[in-house]
Amino acid sequence: MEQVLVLINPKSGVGGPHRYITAVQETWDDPWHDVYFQFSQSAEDGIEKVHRAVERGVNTVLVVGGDGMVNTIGSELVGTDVRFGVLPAGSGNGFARHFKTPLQPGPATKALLNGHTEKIDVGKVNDRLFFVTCSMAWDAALVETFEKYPFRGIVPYVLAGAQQLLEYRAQPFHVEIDSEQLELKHPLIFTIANLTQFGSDVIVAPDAKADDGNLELVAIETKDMPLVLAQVHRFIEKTFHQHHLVTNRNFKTMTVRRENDTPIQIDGELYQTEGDVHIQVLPSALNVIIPSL
Ligand SMILES: Nc1ncnc2c1ncn2[C@@H]1O[C@H](COP(=O)(O)OP(=O)(O)OP(=O)(O)O)[C@@H](O)[C@H]1O
Repeated sequence: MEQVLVLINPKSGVGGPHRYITAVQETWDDPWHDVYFQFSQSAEDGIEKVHRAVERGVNTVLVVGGDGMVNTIGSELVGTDVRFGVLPAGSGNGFARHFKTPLQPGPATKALLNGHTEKIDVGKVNDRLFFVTCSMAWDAALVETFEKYPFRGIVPYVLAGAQQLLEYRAQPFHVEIDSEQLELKHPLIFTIANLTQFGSDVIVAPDAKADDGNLELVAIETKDMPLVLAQVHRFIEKTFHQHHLVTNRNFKTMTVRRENDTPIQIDGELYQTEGDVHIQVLPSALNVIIPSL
């Protein structure tokens, strides 16, 4: 009998958690699965609950939440054989969208039930893990503005980006990427992608693969703000990485040296870091249920 914990972030999801509970009951509650539900009241509470579940021998953890939840709970499961599935209930859902998980609770639970398990890579930035993206320039600064908007989605994301573009002061990055040195005098975008998108189908690295043992750098260095604004549509069209000013690299390890320790975006949340930033890939580190329609 497969032991399945469904861990729900009560802050996520339009219309509350009941739609997800009903959907799981209608699909996963069968003779092969022993399903139980818990609420994750905070990141700490969720981590504690998953830790205890792993100690009790849980086989599968399904989270109901967005990329913040993926990050906190996924981090606890890295290095275990526990299967990790995501029922998208966030606003951006970059992780779930990468794997083409349906966004409605019913189809999403069915797609996970029919899915198969694969080990995927995970990124590490200093002592934190990331699963989707991590950013360090204007693409990080805009998150602070975005978080002040009372509503979520692509519109406030673009508005926050435009507002931050006027205020953002770039600083030089000295980058060691595998055995190569890069000097970026005026980086505006500096994103490391494990998966393809930031969320909301804003695609930064369309060629990023979850299981290739690499991370992908997508960076643009320019002082020409209007040029960047005029290219924003390319994130939706999946062609941003092809622009001639964009630097793309697949890599395994990277060190970034900066003068100012500005906050870093990790799976949609901002974190303060100090000193040099070390990034590396942890290949095949998380056992994920890949949905099947
Ligand atoms: N394990 C957790 N349990 C409860 N709350 C969490 C957990 N992890 C993160 N949070 C917090 O819950 C809030 C909502 O996060 P969540 O990732 O579920 O949705 P979201 O931010 O809308 O998603 P997305 O990042 O996909 O847009 C955030 O403030 C986040 O810090």
